[in-house]
Amino acid sequence: MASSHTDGNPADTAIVWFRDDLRVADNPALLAAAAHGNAVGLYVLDQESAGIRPLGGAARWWLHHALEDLRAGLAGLGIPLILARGPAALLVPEICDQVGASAVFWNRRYGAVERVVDTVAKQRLQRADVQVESFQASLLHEPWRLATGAGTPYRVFTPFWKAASSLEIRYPLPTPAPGCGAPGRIPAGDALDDLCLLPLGVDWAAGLREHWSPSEGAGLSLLGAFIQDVLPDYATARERPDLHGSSRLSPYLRWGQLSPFQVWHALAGSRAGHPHDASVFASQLGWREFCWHQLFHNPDLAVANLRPVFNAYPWKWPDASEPAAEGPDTRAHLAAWQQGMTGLPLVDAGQRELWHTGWMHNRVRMVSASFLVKNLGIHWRLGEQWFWDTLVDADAASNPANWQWVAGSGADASPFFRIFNPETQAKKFDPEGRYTGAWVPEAGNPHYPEPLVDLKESRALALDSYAGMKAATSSVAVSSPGRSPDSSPA
Ligand SMILES: Cc1cc2nc3c(=O)[nH]c(=O)nc-3n(C[C@H](O)[C@H](O)[C@H](O)COP(=O)(O)OP(=O)(O)OC[C@H]3O[C@@H](n4cnc5c(N)ncnc54)[C@H](O)[C@@H]3O)c2cc1C
Repeated sequence: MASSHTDGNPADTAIVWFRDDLRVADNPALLAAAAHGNAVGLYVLDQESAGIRPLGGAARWWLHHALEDLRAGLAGLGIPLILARGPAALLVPEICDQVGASAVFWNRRYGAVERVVDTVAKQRLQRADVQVESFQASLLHEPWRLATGAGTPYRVFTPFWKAASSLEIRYPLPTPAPGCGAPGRIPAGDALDDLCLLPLGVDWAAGLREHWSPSEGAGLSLLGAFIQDVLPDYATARERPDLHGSSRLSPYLRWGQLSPFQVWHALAGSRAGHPHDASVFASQLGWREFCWHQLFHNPDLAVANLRPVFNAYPWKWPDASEPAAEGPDTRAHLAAWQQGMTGLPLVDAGQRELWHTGWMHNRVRMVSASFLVKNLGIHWRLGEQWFWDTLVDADAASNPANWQWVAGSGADASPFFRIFNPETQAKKFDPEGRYTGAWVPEAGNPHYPEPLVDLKESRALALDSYAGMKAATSSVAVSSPGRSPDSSPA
């Protein structure tokens, strides 16, 4: 990267290192950089540090547009944005040196690998006498601040949320005043297109473009429209995929184009008019927090059962080592589920909605996930990976935590015997068939596939497997307690 220092006093220059906080409003790291002197924005696409989970395709698409929008938002304040690719713990100190900045500010992350990256970057910067400060910006409560009476992390949502929601929540912070950016030239960095975030070859993103506007302004408008038009009926309408009954704010929260503080306080203003709806909605923000607290305390949430007893559940996993008799079915079943061709209209509608728009309604996520892990008996990690690749809101905490919740292996999980029946769920939550009709218009005609499995038989099989797992682990527990690594393939 060519280096040329700012024309202003480099000693006053501060870098704000953006990560999952791609916004100019309510951004404490950005405010600190602006207060320090000449602010310079930096985003590093780090897919190389050891252990980093590469972003999925839909997430990359969102990120491209979010960075474009962030660059415009910062330009309005006079702040340049440098883009770079590579291991962040190396690049951030290097770029800081090239800019001649005396301070680097960022908002905290909570995944274990990301925390290691941040710690190493911090040590390197501090060794070079650079001031480093981090802030709380993407969670309402720091995970280490909440613990049960016994001092352990919460594993049950209700007491967690009772404790969390009784604490004070700060107000959103202002956007810095324009004119706080570094006045001179800065290292050119990579062009946005060099990050190669958009689809190469086949353009599969048309549906995403049609459905989303991945900008901070669009997130704020959606929040306003939600509070005004959707919140009054949220508690009941949120369950209906055929209605626009939920906020659809998840990708904006995922990418930090909206902060939970902004959402919380926007909600607070309307609590008096709709106290029940507002409190049900607030508790969904609570689930988001709960998932992140789980990830903080269980860094391998995406790969290991939180309840080790489930290591003995005979999940199917289609790989080369699988016996041929089982392999092709599992592979074919997984592909049919991914493509929305299971023969169960509600599941197929959800999977097609996901593929087309990068989002799926929460009720349908639960039904579709339950069908994969309980009726088809396929490991929840395969579903989690598919969602990771296809969701615009794919979130390192909420995705695995919810998959584990559905599978029964997670914190405060749905009881295993709660196996959603996609047909009765469709009757209840899509009573006129509008949602399934929109996504699966051919359901009921001869070209639509028969269900992959019989719902009753596969349910009974899952319950047998569960009983077998319990029996096996209770006898093993006597002789060998505490086995915890997940036995499924990596
Ligand atoms: C198998 C499965 C996988 C999921 N994967 C993700 C994911 O990768 N990213 C993600 O943001 N959500 C995930 N969810 C949770 C939930 O489905 C979405 O947050 C929700 O559908 C987003 O729509 P909304 O913004 O309209 O939600 P609303 O009902 O309007 O809720 C408001 C906000 O609360 C949060 N929220 C709501 N429900 C949950 C929940 N169960 N867990 C965590 N946060 C929640 C979201 O940030 C959401 O935007 C998953 C759920 C399931 C069952």
